[in-house]
Amino acid sequence: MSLIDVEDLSVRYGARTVLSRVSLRVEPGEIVTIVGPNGSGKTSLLRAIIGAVKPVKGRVLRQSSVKIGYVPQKLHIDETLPITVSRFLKLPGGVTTADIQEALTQAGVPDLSTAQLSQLSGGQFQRILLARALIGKPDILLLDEATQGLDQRGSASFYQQIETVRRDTGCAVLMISHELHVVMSASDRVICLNGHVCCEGAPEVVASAPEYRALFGTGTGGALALYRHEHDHDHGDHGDHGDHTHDHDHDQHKTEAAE
Ligand SMILES: Nc1ncnc2c1ncn2[C@@H]1O[C@H](COP(=O)(O)OP(=O)(O)OP(=O)(O)O)[C@@H](O)[C@H]1O
Repeated sequence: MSLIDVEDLSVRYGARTVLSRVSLRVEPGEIVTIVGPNGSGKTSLLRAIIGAVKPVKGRVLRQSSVKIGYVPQKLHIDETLPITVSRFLKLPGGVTTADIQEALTQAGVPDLSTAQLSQLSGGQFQRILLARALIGKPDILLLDEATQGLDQRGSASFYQQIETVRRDTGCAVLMISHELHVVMSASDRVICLNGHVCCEGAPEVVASAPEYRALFGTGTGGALALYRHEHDHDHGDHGDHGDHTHDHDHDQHKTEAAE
């Protein structure tokens, strides 16, 4: 069974339908990225998956005992609050110093446990939120535009860390991103959402799909070139997906008529 199985899901706020008949699955260990314009229902989809929004139709099946780690878009912390990274990560209770050190190491920031939260850069702070999500040893990480506010280099480096986490822990990842060109090389599969699933498949398939181009313009030519370039040479550690061969039902480029 899939880790997460979204079946024919529709979400409505009042009279307004924001998601219509969305189906998707996430298998163990795969990285799936959801792209879509503002207001296309991406956050609503993640919220439905974690059970924070009730669908009017369809359902979300989670593998029994599946553990979900959630990395929010942003977390507002009072800048004047004196709190170290380690104390912040201990807030849920029952978390040991060893758990924290392991999670910080997995998030690529092993030396930040004694740093003040308010003094971190945006990129460091996102890694602390990643560490926080990793403490519970999730089977799947959900990331809601986790790199908002970071520059392209910061974003690329964050997504490389996500690939490393997947390699080291085997957890699956379902993430939202506006920056398909940045996440392309880190994604096994991309789902383009605009209230419904417009198209989905391997990153280069989606980037060149007419449905995707209609939503995002044709400026993706450069993105595709970047993706191909990155896959032309040896990635060293980052390119090793060896343990994660998947049987994709969804790799075929699929289109649906807009409703
Ligand atoms: N709790 C709510 N009540 C009413 N309308 C909502 C609520 N949450 C979201 N919406 C509306 O539903 C639509 C989809 O919102 P959602 O946040 O899911 O989209 P999104 O694709 O994540 O957008 P963005 O890229 O801007 O973050 C938007 O038009 C939004 O205004």
